[in-house]
Amino acid sequence: MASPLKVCIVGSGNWGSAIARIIGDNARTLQHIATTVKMWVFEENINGRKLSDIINTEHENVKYLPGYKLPENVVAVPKLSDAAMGADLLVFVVPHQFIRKLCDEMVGCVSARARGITLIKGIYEGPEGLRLISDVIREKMEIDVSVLMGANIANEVAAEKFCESTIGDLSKNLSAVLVKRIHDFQSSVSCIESFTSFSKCVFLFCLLVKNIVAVSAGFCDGLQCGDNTKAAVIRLGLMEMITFAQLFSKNGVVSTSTFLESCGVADLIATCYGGRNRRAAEAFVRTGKSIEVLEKEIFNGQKLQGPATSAEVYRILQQKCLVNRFPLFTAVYQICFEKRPVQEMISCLQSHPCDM
Ligand SMILES: NC(=O)c1ccc[n+]([C@@H]2O[C@H](COP(=O)([O-])OP(=O)(O)OC[C@H]3O[C@@H](n4cnc5c(N)ncnc54)[C@H](O)[C@@H]3O)[C@@H](O)[C@H]2O)c1
Ligand SMILES: O=P(O)(O)OC[C@H](O)CO
Repeated sequence: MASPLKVCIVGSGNWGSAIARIIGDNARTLQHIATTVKMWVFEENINGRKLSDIINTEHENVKYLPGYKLPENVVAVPKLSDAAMGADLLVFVVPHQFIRKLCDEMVGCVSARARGITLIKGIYEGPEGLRLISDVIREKMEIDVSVLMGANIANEVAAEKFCESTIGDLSKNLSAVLVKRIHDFQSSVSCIESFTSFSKCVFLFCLLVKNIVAVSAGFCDGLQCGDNTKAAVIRLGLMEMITFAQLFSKNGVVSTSTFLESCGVADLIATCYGGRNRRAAEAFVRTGKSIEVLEKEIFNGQKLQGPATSAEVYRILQQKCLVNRFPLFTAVYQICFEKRPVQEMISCLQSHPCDM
């Protein structure tokens, strides 16, 4: 029999800790997964104690997922190379701005037969233009990388409420590491649907900018516009996401069926109603404080991806003279970073071209 798969979770934030609960439970019950799951923790001092020590003694990530226990077989490891060494499956789940540096630190510790799966939302803007995070990891670490995306608000997953995800390009054996099995739940189910070989690039390019739309939805909530306006934001935002995918994905072909997966429209809706980006943008309107200040005040170390993604996308749209084709993305950037009045969000919706 092949030796059990060793899993390392690279990240231990809100989503990293929620997925660690699922992976840890699976590792205890599935024979093909090694029981001990290593979770890399960006070390922090919490009231005089190391976060990794707290996790390993109290089995709870008190900073990023308070109130939910982690399985005891999930072991917090503060040194990245120690966590990654010998892993067969690396689960990448850190805010996108840190991934390149972390990959650099891991090179040489990970065997060529290891596989990766990324749960990271966001896009990398490099000298050569916009890149998928999965491509960045693949190239830097020279391993195969799959993707898990979906309407997955971490606290709801941790609370074991029903949700779906989409996994691209991962074998059934490896997907099982991340799938919460239905019979584990009494009254609610978390179910992850797995399929392979869909047009990965297209869905990723569209999906990774959905957090910009969530910021726009939050602006509307802050302005108390109501659900009709928010529905317009979601519709127009989706149109821009599709156009973006058409322009920036490698083959430029968009399969509408991909947008109907959990990783498409479902994630967009979940984020526009329940996500952190939405909440921060609403507070931005109500308080007049900057996004940077609100991130610190409200989220206690958790990182927002939407405003940063809007800046990355705006720069590339400017370079390619495409700003006029993305009024909603552009308005979000300008309101967040150029002190444009938030009411411009509404005029942007009113004058948005129907035909993209
Ligand atoms: N939270 C969710 O509901 C959710 C759901 C689906 C996907 N995601 C995506 O998952 C990814 C990770 O998000 P999260 O919610 O787990 O993280 P988070 O925003 O909760 O936490 C921030 C993490 O970054 C770490 N960190 C801080 N400074 C660092 C540094 N200099 N270098 C490396 N790490 C540092 C912190 O220790 C912490 O673990 C993001 O791309 C996010 O969009 C999040
Ligand atoms: O809380 P947000 O805004 O980072 O969004 C969370 C997830 O992406 C929802 O699937």
